[in-house]
Amino acid sequence: MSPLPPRGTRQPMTASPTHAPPLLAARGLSFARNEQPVFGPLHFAVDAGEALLVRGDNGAGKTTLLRVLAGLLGAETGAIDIDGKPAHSRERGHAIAYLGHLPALKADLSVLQNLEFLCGLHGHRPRQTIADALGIVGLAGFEDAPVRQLSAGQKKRLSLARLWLSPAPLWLLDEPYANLDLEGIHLVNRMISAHLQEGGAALVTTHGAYAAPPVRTRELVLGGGGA
Ligand SMILES: Nc1ncnc2c1ncn2[C@@H]1O[C@H](COP(=O)(O)OP(=O)(O)OP(=O)(O)O)[C@@H](O)[C@H]1O
Repeated sequence: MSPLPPRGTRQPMTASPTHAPPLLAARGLSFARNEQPVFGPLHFAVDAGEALLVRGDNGAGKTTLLRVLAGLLGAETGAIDIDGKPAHSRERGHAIAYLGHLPALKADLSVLQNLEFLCGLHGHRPRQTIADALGIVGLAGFEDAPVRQLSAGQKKRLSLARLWLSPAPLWLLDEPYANLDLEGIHLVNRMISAHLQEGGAALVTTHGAYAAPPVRTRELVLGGGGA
């Protein structure tokens, strides 16, 4: 696997590092389904250069929280700020790259076609090429393989290549270590570390059984919903 090269320089999200607002802030955020609370109200913030580990048992609401932050579900109450400004789902879409449980890939397209399609849709980080990203995640040589022929771990690696190419500063990573071998777990941690060093931030859900990124982290623990 290739070493992680520096990516395109990120524009600072804030004017002053000493008084910078958090990259992401949630104020009184809650979600309910059929009037049954799933989580919240939650108050938390994530600074540029920081990771927030979202821990909780099965069913505690970790995925739901990330989907609300990504704008895929509507919050029951509360507000979300990006870089100190209220951000509705449209604005959040530009700032957020979401890595979900299921790979957001087109099974009948090749590895290369998937990345070209996603870069066309969301843009990509300056000076990063698809070839670089495939090398980093260990998929060089798989360019023409249809995604349906990839293993679960290879699909996860392809999703990581897409994440690496994304220009979004805020990564929402739902169980990013799932389906990966030990080397893949280290890859995720190195990607998160590099992203944070460049001024990005990451929310990472985990049951706690996996390795956590070796970076400045805070924790948000969600109450149990029961397995
Ligand atoms: N589409 C859905 N329709 C109805 N209920 C749902 C739906 N998705 C999740 N839930 C419920 O919402 C609650 C929170 O689920 P969520 O997937 O956010 O938990 P989680 O903490 O990510 O769990 P896990 O660790 O098992 O992935 C659970 O009680 C779950 O049953």
